[in-house]
Amino acid sequence: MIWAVLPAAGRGQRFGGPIPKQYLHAAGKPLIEHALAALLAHPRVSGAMVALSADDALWPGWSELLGKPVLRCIGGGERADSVLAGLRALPGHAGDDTLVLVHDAARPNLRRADLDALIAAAEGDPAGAILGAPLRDTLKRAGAGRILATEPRDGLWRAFTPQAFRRGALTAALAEAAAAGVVVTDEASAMERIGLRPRLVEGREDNLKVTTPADLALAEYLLGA
Ligand SMILES: Nc1ccn([C@@H]2O[C@H](COP(=O)(O)OP(=O)(O)OP(=O)(O)O)[C@@H](O)[C@H]2O)c(=O)n1
Ligand SMILES: C[C@](O)(CO)[C@H](O)COP(=O)(O)O
Repeated sequence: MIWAVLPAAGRGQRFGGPIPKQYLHAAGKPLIEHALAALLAHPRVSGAMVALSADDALWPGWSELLGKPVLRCIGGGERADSVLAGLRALPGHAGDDTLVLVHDAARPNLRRADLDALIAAAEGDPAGAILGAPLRDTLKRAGAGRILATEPRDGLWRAFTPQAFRRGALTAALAEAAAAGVVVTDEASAMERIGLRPRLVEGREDNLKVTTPADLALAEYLLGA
């Protein structure tokens, strides 16, 4: 069994604007709908859990999308808290061995081929797997608007989502990080903390996270192309 968990309780502070960015439209739909649909369109995905902010006034109220259940819960102060809340709110029949795909509601351009590759990699590996791409630009360390150093980039990847792990293992790892007061910025970090080495699956670099207005313009182009 495979379920999706979408952290969607962010405020979009880096984006600015009057509404949380996950509700901004690109190619005629809110970003969150693109993200949800990309996951629920996969025949192996049974349903989705969306973690929303307590005062979310824009959630369209879907109980299903593409004929599959869309459940919701209240997220938390950090992205990791929202993911943990979503994992805990999944239905009881989605047991500890359920493969969970955690995907940012702000990433509207997930492609089917990438999702297929991620599922294939994660299903066969207890350490799980994430989508990402190797760094292809020279890295500079910045300070006061100037170059402080050039950092080695060999072996460095950008981490995307979805990130795919078994429900029980990921729930325990995120709970342990939270109990230790450690804020992890992605699910793989929580699994790394407990000694696991998730697989890296190279995915398309246009699986962008909409963080700033320039990203929305690019998403509009990509989704409309
Ligand atoms: N407490 C939080 C913070 C973020 N997210 C979600 O995690 C995803 C990626 O986070 P990010 O791009 O940082 O979104 P925001 O936190 O909204 O952006 P910002 O940091 O600019 O406020 C988004 O779908 C966001 O809604 C969440 O569910 N709960
Ligand atoms: C999970 C993530 O999208 C992987 O790159 C990223 O860590 C989210 O970071 P954010 O600062 O919460 O957007």
